[in-house]
Amino acid sequence: MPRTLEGQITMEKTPSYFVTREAPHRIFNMNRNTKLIVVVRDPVTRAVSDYTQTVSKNPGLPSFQNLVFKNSSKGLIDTSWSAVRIGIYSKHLENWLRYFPLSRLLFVSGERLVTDPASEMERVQDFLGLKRLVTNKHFYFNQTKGFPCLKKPEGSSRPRCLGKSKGRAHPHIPSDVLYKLRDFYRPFNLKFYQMTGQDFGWE
Ligand SMILES: Nc1ncnc2c1ncn2[C@@H]1O[C@H](COP(=O)(O)OS(=O)(=O)O)[C@@H](OP(=O)(O)O)[C@H]1O
Repeated sequence: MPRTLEGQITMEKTPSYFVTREAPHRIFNMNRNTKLIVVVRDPVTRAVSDYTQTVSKNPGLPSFQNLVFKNSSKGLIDTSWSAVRIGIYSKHLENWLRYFPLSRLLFVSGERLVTDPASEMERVQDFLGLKRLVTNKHFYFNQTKGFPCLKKPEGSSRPRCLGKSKGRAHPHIPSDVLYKLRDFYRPFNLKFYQMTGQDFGWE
């Protein structure tokens, strides 16, 4: 981690921190005043997105419905599959709250980051104690990409969208499989809403 000078903030992003058991303890030991930002989206969509990413690198992978069940006739979800496990946010959060107070964590809605990126960025800037410099002016909806992209209103640089691996089409998953997965996550989601004091509307 580089040294942070007066007036600077050092930021680091690793998606797996939130779900890594040792991470809270290690980060706490490094700097207990660290501010933590977690982007969360509907765990069902997240699991499908995760699978889409894996299958793009490994086209021979079994189907989503083959991987998601431990016992498909009983509808038992396989919680040892990382695409499922990562979305049990309340369990991961418990681990962080052993070291950090809730006030040190900001939960960004992955859904709102797409539908209203400027408001989520407003929350991020407030949380970090920064001036609200990134606003609505910095985003536009790109029809081709189907997602918001960045523009610099004050500069001449070209607008920038995220790369091809972000915002890919998801495969079709049978609706009964999605219902079972949704049922599985419901209690964990409700617990997560209680713990964070935020309703992410994933029902
Ligand atoms: N502006 C914009 N452009 C493109 N994509 C966007 C954007 N905002 C959020 N998203 C969503 O980000 C999802 C990919 O993020 P990841 O969490 O997989 O990224 S990372 O690999 O963990 O860094 C990606 O998931 P998929 O749709 O499954 O590809 C997007 O839904």
